[in-house]
Amino acid sequence: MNSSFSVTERQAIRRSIRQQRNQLSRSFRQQASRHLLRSLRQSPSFAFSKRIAVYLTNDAEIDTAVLLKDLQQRQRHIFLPVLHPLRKGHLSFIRYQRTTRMSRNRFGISEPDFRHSKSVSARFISLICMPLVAFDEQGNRLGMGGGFYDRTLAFMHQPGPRPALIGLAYELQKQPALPCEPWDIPLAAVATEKRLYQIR
Ligand SMILES: Nc1nc2c(c(=O)[nH]1)N(C=O)[C@@H](CNc1ccc(C(=O)N[C@@H](CCC(=O)O)C(=O)O)cc1)CN2
Ligand SMILES: Nc1ncnc2c1ncn2[C@@H]1O[C@H](COP(=O)(O)OP(=O)(O)OP(=O)(O)O)[C@@H](O)[C@H]1O
Repeated sequence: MNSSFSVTERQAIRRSIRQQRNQLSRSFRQQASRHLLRSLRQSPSFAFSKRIAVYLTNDAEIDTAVLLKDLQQRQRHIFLPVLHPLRKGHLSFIRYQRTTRMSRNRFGISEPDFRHSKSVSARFISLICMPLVAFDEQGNRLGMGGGFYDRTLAFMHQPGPRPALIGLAYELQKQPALPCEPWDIPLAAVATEKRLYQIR
């Protein structure tokens, strides 16, 4: 495998999709946020999970606001990713409630304050809704390029309890096929404003 070509290829896809995503209108985004929830409801893991990790929208990612409100109403336990202050390149997850103290991480994304809340390993979450830049119908995922989710979820290669992974995205983020790396953790499903792609 020619890995330097692969890195260039990944970056070109990231740039192109992030640009397209940034051009979506406000009304399209708002409607997509509602339709995303409709697609997620098709997933059995969404229906049955009590502990669910979601992200707060950044860089024109599909908006999770409607989803978050729905989860709050249904009394699910919501967790958000937090950049781990000691384990470089890893995420931890912190319960998100009305009273949770928030601060901005180095990317400007609002996250629960690590010093004031108890963090939880990804192993103990039943469903992780993952941000992404590109996906394909085989469940391959391309993120922002930090490798945060891949490092954090590396334990998924081993036996034991595992969270279900569902990617959240706009339909325009779908690619015919993505280059796949050994460390990539495949998604079980992807929910878009148009439909649910159930992969495994
Ligand atoms: N909403 C959301 N939260 C998330 C993620 C995500 O992808 N989306 N992450 C998923 O891993 C983690 C943060 N990872 C990120 C990685 C890169 C950039 C970013 O904006 N990079 C800039 C350049 C780097 C810089 O500013 O230092 C860029 O590419 O333009 C943002 C978040 C945790 N929280
Ligand atoms: N399990 C891992 N162990 C060590 N390094 C890893 C692991 N997973 C990914 N990386 C490193 O992280 C870097 C970025 O990976 P990649 O391009 O797949 O990120 P991404 O999936 O786009 O980002 P993210 O998961 O943050 O959304 C790679 O150069 C890779 O070396």
